[in-house]
Amino acid sequence: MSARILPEMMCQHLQVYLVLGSVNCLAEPGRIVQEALAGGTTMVQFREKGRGALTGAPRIELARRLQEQCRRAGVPFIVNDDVELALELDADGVHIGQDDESSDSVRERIGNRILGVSAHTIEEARRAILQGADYLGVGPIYPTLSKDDAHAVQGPVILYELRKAGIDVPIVGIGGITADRVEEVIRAGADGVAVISAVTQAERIQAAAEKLKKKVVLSIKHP
Ligand SMILES: Nc1nc(C(F)(F)F)ncc1COP(=O)(O)OP(=O)(O)O
Ligand SMILES: [Mg+2]
Repeated sequence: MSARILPEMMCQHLQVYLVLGSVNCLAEPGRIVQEALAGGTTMVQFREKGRGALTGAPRIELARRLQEQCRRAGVPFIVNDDVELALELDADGVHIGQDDESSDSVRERIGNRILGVSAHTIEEARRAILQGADYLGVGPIYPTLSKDDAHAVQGPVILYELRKAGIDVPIVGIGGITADRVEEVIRAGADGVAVISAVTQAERIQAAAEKLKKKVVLSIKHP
């Protein structure tokens, strides 16, 4: 029975967190993950939803393939929303939002696997932590095209407010984050950046991941 992940370890995994599904990809998802991993991506979330998303066996098959690529690279593989799928794959963790299953019942079901929870306010953050979240996904920090039911854009200030309120658990910013915006997001208080389009829509995927990683590491070193 493994123990819960340590916060310092969680923060490292959050540095360049690729969130993707086939819907977000111009190229084959496996190739995108391969190149993103080669570029230093530190965690991958399988988020297969929205118009045209795979379902049934093809969806599970894609998840297995991406999970195997992550396993070979020593990078955690997280499943979005679908706790059943996460358990079936024995994934490294799940990410749930405020409208998904409650975090305390998910924590119950997944044991000590990684539990990520979306939070938009100090209240939601505090509740998620009390219910066993290992990290918080906060955003959308900037306008995003990747989530059609996204909450209002919050700007980096939400990260600053969470830290000022004493929320000191691992936090990753998400929503419209590009390489040029990394420094601002980290300086506001995030431990890393979660991206979809900045990697999946890039001309050169490995280079895009490398640039994000470099900016995150530099911003952490020079707060
Ligand atoms: N999927 C996510 N991943 C993160 C991450 F932590 F990776 F930054 N943060 C936030 C979300 C959004 O989660 P949710 O609010 O349930 O919406 P959806 O299920 O449509 O993604
Ligand atoms: Mg969700």
